[in-house]
Amino acid sequence: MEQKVLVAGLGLIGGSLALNIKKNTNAFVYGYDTNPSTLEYSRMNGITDAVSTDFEEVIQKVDICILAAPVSVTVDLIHQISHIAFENKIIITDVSSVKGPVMEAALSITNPNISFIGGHPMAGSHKKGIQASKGHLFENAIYVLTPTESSTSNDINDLKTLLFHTKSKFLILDADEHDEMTGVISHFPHLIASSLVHQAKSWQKKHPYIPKLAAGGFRDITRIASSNPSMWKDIFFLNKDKMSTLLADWIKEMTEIKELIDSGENEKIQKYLEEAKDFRDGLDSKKKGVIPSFYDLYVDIFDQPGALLKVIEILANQAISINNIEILEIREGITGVLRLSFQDKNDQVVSNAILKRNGYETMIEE
Ligand SMILES: NC(=O)C1=CN([C@@H]2O[C@H](COP(=O)(O)OP(=O)(O)OC[C@H]3O[C@@H](n4cnc5c(N)ncnc54)[C@H](O)[C@@H]3O)[C@@H](O)[C@H]2O)C=CC1
Ligand SMILES: O=C(O)C(=O)Cc1ccc(O)cc1
Repeated sequence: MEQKVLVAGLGLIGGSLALNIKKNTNAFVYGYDTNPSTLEYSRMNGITDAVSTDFEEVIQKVDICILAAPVSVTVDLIHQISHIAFENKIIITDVSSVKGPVMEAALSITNPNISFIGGHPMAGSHKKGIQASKGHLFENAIYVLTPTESSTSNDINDLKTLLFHTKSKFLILDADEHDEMTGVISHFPHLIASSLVHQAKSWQKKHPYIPKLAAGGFRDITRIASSNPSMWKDIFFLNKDKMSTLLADWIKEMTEIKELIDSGENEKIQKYLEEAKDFRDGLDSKKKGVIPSFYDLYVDIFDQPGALLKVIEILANQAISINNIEILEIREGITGVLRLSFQDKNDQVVSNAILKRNGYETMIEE
């Protein structure tokens, strides 16, 4: 019998998962959302097979439910679920960026027919809403799973099978380690990015030319400040303890750095920068960690019509497929830098040679 799946909350993440599941499996995908225009969009664009405005009714029809609403709403939905008398077995998972409050809410579930497995696909974008959803959003991303006592290894396998075509890499973590780690590498950096933007905004009063000066570095480090403010507010407060600890650490470290700068401690600052560079460079090492990395090639291009297309064409003619292209910096009439990512070392090396032969300045990051 065909599996039935419900995605509750059809925004960027829910829409992307629904698209992926509908395209790659034979599951029947229901969508639920409180926003009627989102449901209409889903219906019109075939993102789901059917939509519903009645959560309690539709959840009782399915085998697997993915909660993909804002984190605080997901916590409320879990409390609502804990009062439903499911007669058939159901696997429930979520996609929330914070796991502590979600897993705590899941403790209120006592019905033995419910198997709860926390989830967090660690990829996204600064955009929100169903219009921004993409079936391939989670390719190569880490997908954290947080099983509970209610989830058997068969349940975990069933969930992994459903999500197999996202091409993400599953990683089992408990809620506390997840929230501490994502606090460090996602939530806290978001706060810092926003604070840097505030600082620039405030200095703009004195130097109105500041926005024009904001070059690659500032844009790189503040990119995430353009994300959905209500989602991030939710994340900060639901991961409040970890955020508070990280803030205290940061303030202490910045106070020490201020002292080093004020007293002209050149060597110590050099060491601080070198240690940061070493760790940052190591993040992209091909051998390290569970996060899969691509083989990157940097190519200088001129800001001329068709410059990007020309590079792609040269590689396409040699049947080399590019996994990702990013324009790192381009200003009117000036050279820009493209980052091309390949899936394997051979494509990286061959592309480097071909582009060099065609007169391009290139650089491989080792
Ligand atoms: N945006 C990102 O980059 C990532 C977000 N997440 C997590 O995914 C979840 C959803 O985030 P996005 O998709 O980015 O947000 P979004 O704003 O694009 O989508 C949220 C959806 O939930 C719906 N919604 C709101 N209240 C609801 C309710 N009571 N019942 C049903 N639906 C409701 C909204 O109408 C909207 O369609 C959040 O928990 C977030 O922490 C996880 C990974 C990445
Ligand atoms: O755009 C980025 O760099 C992100 O960090 C996306 C993202 C946002 C929230 C998450 O919980 C996971 C990933």
